[in-house]
Amino acid sequence: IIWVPWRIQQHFKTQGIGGPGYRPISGNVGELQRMYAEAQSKSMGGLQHDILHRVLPYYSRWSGAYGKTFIWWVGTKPRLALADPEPIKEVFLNTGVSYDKVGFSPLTRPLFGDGLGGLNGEKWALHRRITNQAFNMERVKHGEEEKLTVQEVIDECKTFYFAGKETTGNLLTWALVLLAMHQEWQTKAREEVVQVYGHTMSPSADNLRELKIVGMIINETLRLYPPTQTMSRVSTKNVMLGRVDVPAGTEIYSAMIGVHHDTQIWGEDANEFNPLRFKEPRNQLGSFFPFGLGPRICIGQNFAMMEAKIVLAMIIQQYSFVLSPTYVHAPTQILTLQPQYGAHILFTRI
Ligand code: HEM
Repeated sequence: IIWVPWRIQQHFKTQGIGGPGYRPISGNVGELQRMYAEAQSKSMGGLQHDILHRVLPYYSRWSGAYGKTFIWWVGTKPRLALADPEPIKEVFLNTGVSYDKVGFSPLTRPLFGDGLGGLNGEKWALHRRITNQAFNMERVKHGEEEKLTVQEVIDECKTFYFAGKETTGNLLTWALVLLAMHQEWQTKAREEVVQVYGHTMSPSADNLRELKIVGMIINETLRLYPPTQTMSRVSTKNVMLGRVDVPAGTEIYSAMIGVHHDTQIWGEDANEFNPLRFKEPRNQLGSFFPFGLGPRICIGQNFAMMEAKIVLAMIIQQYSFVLSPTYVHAPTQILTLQPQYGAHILFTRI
């Protein structure tokens, strides 16, 4: 409770990595909870997209005070925050045995079951091989000698339901809010949808590639309002991460939303909604990763993008919409990124 955390803290300090300082037993959890409560008590006060200080107030404050790489404490467990693309790639692209996924908490386990997202090692590899096939129609016909038990199938269903529904639902919610705020992009997107499907044909999986503007809008929504804001791993042994010596058992934490809003990566207008950023393909590994990266990248990524494009195209084709005067801009993290007081949007049938 005292000696080990102090020693670990010193270990990082000698390498130039500071942080808010360990407090016995609870670590920094008390400060963190106070900052959340304070952030949630006020709305954004406008329609701006500079939301980091409200969504992850502790991360915003501590990264401002100690730099992008810092350490803080959840109880007696150290957490190392990373926000530079290089170390992020090193951790999340790692295919060896140096980093494990952090398992579900007692609060989230009932939602996800013992599904893919919380497994590690051989059990994860087996589940990933089998469930992958559900997302690849060609392979559904083959991959018979490997099977999951009924309980394992139930757990994966829970995972797919929760990991798939909350995330995609919130992505669509924010895309609609953003298009209601930025009417010029709503008009551009509608022109494109009508050009591809006409006024009456229902958008389907066919021709989705032609929805370039809709795709850019979805990417820009995922950048500014990523449904998942953070990802973590735990080091299973002492590892060198770049020049940092990381002891076994350190939780490595990447505030994806911080990286997505970083002006050093995205430019001075990082907090502006500008889908044109995604017009040309760019190398964004480690700087844009709403679906994660590496071997544990989201298994439902293609499915989610297809679903989001079709649903958004259907809505844009049939309705024009504006923000209701009752809408209060207050993004908040309740597992996924949600509008704290709902997304009040007024729709008019075209
Ligand atoms: C916009 C929609 C979605 C977003 C933003 C999203 C985001 C993510 C992210 C960031 C991860 C990586 C977590 C990590 O490495 O720690 C992940 C993993 C995962 N996602 Fe998604 N997801 C979405 C939709 C879906 C859908 C539709 C499904 C299934 C139907 C799904 C199932 C999963 C599963 C099972 C994992 C764990 C994969 C593994 O550990 O091997 N997700 N997702």
